[in-house]
Amino acid sequence: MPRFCANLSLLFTDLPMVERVSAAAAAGFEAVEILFPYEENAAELSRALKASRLKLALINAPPPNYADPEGPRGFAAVPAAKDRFRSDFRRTLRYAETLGVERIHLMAGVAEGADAAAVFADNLAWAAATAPNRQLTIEPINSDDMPGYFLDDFAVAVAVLQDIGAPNLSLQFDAYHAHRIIGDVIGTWNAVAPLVGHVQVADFPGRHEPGTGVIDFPGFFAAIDASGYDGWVSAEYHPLKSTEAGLGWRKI
Ligand SMILES: O=C(O)C(=O)[C@@H](O)CO
Ligand SMILES: [Mg+2]
Repeated sequence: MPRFCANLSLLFTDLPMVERVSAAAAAGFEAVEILFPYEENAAELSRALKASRLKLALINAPPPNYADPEGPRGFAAVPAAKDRFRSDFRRTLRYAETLGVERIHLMAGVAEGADAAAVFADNLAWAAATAPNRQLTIEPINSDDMPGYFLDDFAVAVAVLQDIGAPNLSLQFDAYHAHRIIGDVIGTWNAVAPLVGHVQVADFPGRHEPGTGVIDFPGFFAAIDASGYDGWVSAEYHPLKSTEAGLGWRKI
């Protein structure tokens, strides 16, 4: 079975963020991800992670959160926001240092066209060269959930990763988005697995726990194991009831 990680932005949300860390450890997770830790006290969070012996597998580069549905969805592909992307990335690196983050997800933002594609490639190459010791990811996100998001296509993600060819830049494979963008999660996984650095899971419809919808998770987990991928598979879903009541999927 893959190694599972808890997304603390979506799980254990009845607790303050720092307490979600020990709740994840008590539930048997060895790693967590936090989409946007920027409103937390980094030193306090770091102490909680150490006390629970949990790894922080992933954070997103700013913007701080998506609570505002009209708010930005990152800037990596936004031509008018090149300076913003780069200053945000430097800020992320400071958080990553304090928190011991394994991977940083670079959000593309809402953009389209040839200019956006060129700026995206340029910003990714710059980020990979600026932080050669940090692992970075990009994630195709379906445009029903995030209208106008630039990176809503696996082929575009694969092409830019292959063009840049940086060893510290990889694909973030979210099974929920793969289902919504392409439909065939296992086939898509088999096509891109060597490029993947981080995995996230949620079922469709509802974006709840694996096993609550139509995605073949036993088959997907078997495909992950067969591919030799040994990174984290993160629970990035909205629990149907309580977080604890819905964790049985880890044994399916
Ligand atoms: O939306 C997703 O899926 C993610 O993984 C996030 O990083 C975007 O907020
Ligand atoms: Mg995701």
